[in-house]
Amino acid sequence: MEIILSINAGSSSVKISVYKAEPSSPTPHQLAEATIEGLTAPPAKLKYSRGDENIKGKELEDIASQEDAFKYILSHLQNDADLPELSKTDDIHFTCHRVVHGGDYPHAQIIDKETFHHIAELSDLAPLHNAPALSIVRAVSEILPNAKNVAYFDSSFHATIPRHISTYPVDQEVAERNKLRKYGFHGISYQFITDAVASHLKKDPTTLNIIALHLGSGASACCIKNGVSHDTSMGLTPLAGLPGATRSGSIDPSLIFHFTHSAGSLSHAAAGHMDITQAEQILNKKAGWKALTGTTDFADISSSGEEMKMLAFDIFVDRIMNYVAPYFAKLVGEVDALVFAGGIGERGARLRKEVVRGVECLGFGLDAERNNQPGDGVVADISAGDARFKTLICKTDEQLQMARGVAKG
Ligand SMILES: Nc1ncnc2c1ncn2[C@@H]1O[C@H](COP(=O)(O)OP(=O)(O)O)[C@@H](O)[C@H]1O
Ligand SMILES: CC(=O)OP(=O)(O)O
Ligand SMILES: [Mg+2]
Repeated sequence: MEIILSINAGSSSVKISVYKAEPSSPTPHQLAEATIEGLTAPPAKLKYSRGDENIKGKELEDIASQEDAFKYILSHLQNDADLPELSKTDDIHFTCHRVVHGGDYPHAQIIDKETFHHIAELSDLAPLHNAPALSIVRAVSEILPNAKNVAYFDSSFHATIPRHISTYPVDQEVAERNKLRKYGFHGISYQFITDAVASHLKKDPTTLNIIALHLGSGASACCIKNGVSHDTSMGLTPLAGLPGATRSGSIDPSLIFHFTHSAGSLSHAAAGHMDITQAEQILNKKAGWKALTGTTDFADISSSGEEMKMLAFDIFVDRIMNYVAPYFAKLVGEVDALVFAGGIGERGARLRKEVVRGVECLGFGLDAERNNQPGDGVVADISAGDARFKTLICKTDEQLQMARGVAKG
């Protein structure tokens, strides 16, 4: 029996699931799950579940970073008397880490000195993610020296994007030297969604065509053709495409030079070897829902009558629609489903309603009741009975996707 700790450091949260894996079974068995969310909307809150035991929304003080959140959760898990599997640090055999930017890595990697260094070099291409994930890897090596660290990359799933889609029309000598291309992210989630939706629809994943929307603190869309990524809205960095909690999403690139004259100078927040410019600092950390409304809580934004919150909601619906119809066309209308996932995709009934209303002319439609109460399954069908194409919700699980990878060996 092996114990796997699967760690998902998002831009606003850290989610950790603990699994037991038996050599006889490829499916890891979940023992407990802990999430600290709201890192961008303090106070951070703890959610914990183990069997019937549940903690929901316990407010925490002094948890400001992903590293703080990791240390808090690990100590919570190790102090849980009903989780004897974790009482000794040597009991944890594998830790999986979600690393957002993996450059050209097409598969997961054991984290040794070289991989660590390579991931660190990519930090300025994922300024909200890679450094926090590495701070957790470092903490694991100190606290759990016997655990094997494995990195799963959000970018790997998109290695199949054709060249004419991933290439930016700029000088190719410079682009090749600096590895400037569309990478795409949320790939661990998109792999989970692909497998879960194929299984729900009883289809071979290699024949599955879906338009998937991972809408969380960071949000993206993915055109999945024959089970692999064909296009996605994020790019060289997770800034491109849809707006997010603190990110602008795609804007006219010239905007930033009119926004501040010191766009190219280093940001005061640049730390260590991360060279973040003011432009990157503003567009990644001081934009999005936070800049428009003062909050990153999309549940609040969705239900508020305040003008700026209503505007933020309408902007999100509009920008999501900018991807659904083009991806529908790229799939030549042969679409198995439109799939909502991520914190907002899974819980935001009103957002789903407005997005689907916006693409009704393509043949999508919702069943209002099922949209409001989709039930407990991993995949829920919320389509109207007479809709030509299906609309689904998928409770994506990046931690499980990584743990399955470890269990498969
Ligand atoms: N009931 C809800 N309706 C709409 N959005 C919600 C709801 N509950 C949570 N959210 C939003 O989900 C987002 C977090 O999604 P998640 O995928 O967990 O984020 P992360 O990017 O940190 O992994 C936050 O913006 C949060 O406000
Ligand atoms: C890639 C990305 O934006 O991830 P998250 O939504 O978890 O911040
Ligand atoms: Mg996430």
